[in-house]
Amino acid sequence: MRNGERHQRIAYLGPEASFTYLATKSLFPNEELEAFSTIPECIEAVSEEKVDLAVVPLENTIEGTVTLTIDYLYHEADLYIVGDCLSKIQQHLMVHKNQKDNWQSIEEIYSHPHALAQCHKYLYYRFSSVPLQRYSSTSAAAKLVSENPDRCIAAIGNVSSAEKYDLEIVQKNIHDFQFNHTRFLVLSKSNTRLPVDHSEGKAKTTLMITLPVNVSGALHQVLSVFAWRKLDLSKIESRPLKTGLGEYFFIMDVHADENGAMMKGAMEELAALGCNVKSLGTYYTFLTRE
Ligand SMILES: O=C(O)C(=O)C[C@]1(C(=O)O)C=C[C@@H](O)C=C1
Repeated sequence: MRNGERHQRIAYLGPEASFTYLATKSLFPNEELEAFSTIPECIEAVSEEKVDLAVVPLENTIEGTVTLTIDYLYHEADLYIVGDCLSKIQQHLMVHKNQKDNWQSIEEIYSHPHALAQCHKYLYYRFSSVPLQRYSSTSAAAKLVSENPDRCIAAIGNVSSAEKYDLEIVQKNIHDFQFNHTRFLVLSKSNTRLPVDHSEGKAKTTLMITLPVNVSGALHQVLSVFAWRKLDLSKIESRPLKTGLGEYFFIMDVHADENGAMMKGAMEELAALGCNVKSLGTYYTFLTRE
């Protein structure tokens, strides 16, 4: 994908070999990928137009939402979703090659909090007394292990991280449930659509909705706006507005194009009901290599 003649710059949670890197590389094999250390930094980079797009994790089948991503999109950034994709996630335990015979006595285990949580049962039963260290990404954890050959520490991450940082995988597939997938979003400052050549055919629109205060049945009314129009919702989740207990916003994925007649009608009706609605745009799901 090109923007005029230059390659597009795409921010991702690095360093290289993180799950986000693999998703980004598979979506944008020929573009310029730029590593950032945190999800907010990726979001800021696209907001400040230091990059053209950012790829960030949104939700995982075992551990649920990456709350930092949703909250940042609602509270801090003004961005659009221009695509999403689903990647298979397989977590492995890895150590420095110098430590491969000592791994049963690991002293600390490092990984991204979502990766640690995806392996919660394994870690609880196998390494209950070993401290778990939350790290900025799975690949950053692998890099740390590679830089400490004399410490008996482990990282949890993917095969690419083990290869890139020359580590030994000592336990494969330690995630607690076999079906482990993460959904990633492609974010942009403008509401343009990515070319749809490798996408699933169905358009999806993400909405962030705040309900009018103290109106009983408000959520029911909102849902009925979509229901009678036969607009299919594939996600609804509430997150704290951070203004007081009991105050939330809702994030909804609707399987429809925001420019379609039914969606336009739905948006008007939501406004008439006193809801505050922000559309993050209409986009397609990209098919990636697993
Ligand atoms: O640490 C990584 O490798 C990431 O890309 C982050 C992340 C996440 O935030 O969920 C991405 C996918 C996996 O679910 C685990 C970690």
